[in-house]
Amino acid sequence: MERVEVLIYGAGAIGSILGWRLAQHETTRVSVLCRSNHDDVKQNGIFIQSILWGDGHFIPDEVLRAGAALPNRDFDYIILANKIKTEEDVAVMIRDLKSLVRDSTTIVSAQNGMDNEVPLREAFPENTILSSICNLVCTQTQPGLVEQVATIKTHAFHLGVYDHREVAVSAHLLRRDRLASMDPHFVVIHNVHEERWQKLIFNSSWNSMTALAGLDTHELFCHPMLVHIVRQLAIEARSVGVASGVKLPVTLPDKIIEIAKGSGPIVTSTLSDARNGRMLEVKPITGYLVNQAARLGISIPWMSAVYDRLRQINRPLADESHEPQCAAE
Ligand SMILES: NC(=O)C1=CN([C@@H]2O[C@H](COP(=O)(O)OP(=O)(O)OC[C@H]3O[C@@H](n4cnc5c(N)ncnc54)[C@H](OP(=O)(O)O)[C@@H]3O)[C@@H](O)[C@H]2O)C=CC1
Ligand SMILES: CC(C)(CO)C(=O)C(=O)O
Repeated sequence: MERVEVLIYGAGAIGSILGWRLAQHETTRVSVLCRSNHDDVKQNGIFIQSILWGDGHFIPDEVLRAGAALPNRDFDYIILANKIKTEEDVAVMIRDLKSLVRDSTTIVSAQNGMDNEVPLREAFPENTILSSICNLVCTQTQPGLVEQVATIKTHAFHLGVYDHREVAVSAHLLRRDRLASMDPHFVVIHNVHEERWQKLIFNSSWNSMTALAGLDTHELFCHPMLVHIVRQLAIEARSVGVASGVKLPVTLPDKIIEIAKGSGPIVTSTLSDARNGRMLEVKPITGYLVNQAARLGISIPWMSAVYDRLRQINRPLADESHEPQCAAE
């Protein structure tokens, strides 16, 4: 059987789970590109505790170090599981990809938010780009240890083709299907844009409020006023989506509240960053919505206030790292 070479770009919570699952497949060989957890992962691999799949130990084929010279290897799939927090994050990622991507490489964005694929498409006009909507709750609790405690949908990873270039439509679909077939909790989707919007509504409301309040979803339910704000944020986010031409049910704001109620307590990835004093992932989530609303002339006061507050939190952290925050536009 033909070997499938995979590189995980950013082996944090999501990257580790994806890498581990793909490595179970007989045809795949999975390497990881790590930043702060490089030494731990290189030495011990990645330990996983998962409510969905059970416990496991993932030993990557190769553990690459961010910032070091990249190997001259052909990867069939490069899966992006890094967070985009600053302009520099995009620039570094594209620079790295330029030396890693071949004509036959499929690039997969497993990141939350909207339009993460835009700079990828600009840099790689002909490559297959897949979008993965990730529906699981996981955290890297210490370097090289990842816990997955819940899911918010039946399938953990939804995989779709980002855009259909005129050439090689069937090649895009084959590459998507090959990846999706590697685990029973992966599934193919056909409406990437709509699903991205639905997830954006969830993340822009729940991730923001949990991070600002410093509370997980269940702790937030003890504060009806804060849940009211979550709902208001979701209503505003949906209004931007609808005005952008996306079909989003009017029941969606209530649904995201119900999903959080029905799940165990969710420490969102943004709350996890806030608790650890790390910069927050703002630009692709609330940043996208505020800018899109401005382009459409829609008022979203709650979201704009939350966006400002999240950026204020990021400001000193960006100064520390000497990295410019993502600009508003
Ligand atoms: N966690 C979750 O439950 C979910 C997360 N998501 C989304 O998935 C994406 C990843 O989130 P998550 O896994 O939680 O985040 P993590 O912070 O756990 O993982 C991101 C990893 O990427 C690494 N990284 C960042 N930049 C680089 C780089 N240039 N080169 C190599 N590695 C890099 C980080 O290193 P360092 O430690 O040095 O920063 C970190 O290890 C986000 O977009 C998030 O919104 C989606 C659904 C659920
Ligand atoms: C769905 C959710 C809330 C799961 O953790 C998420 O996407 C995140 O934390 O970023």
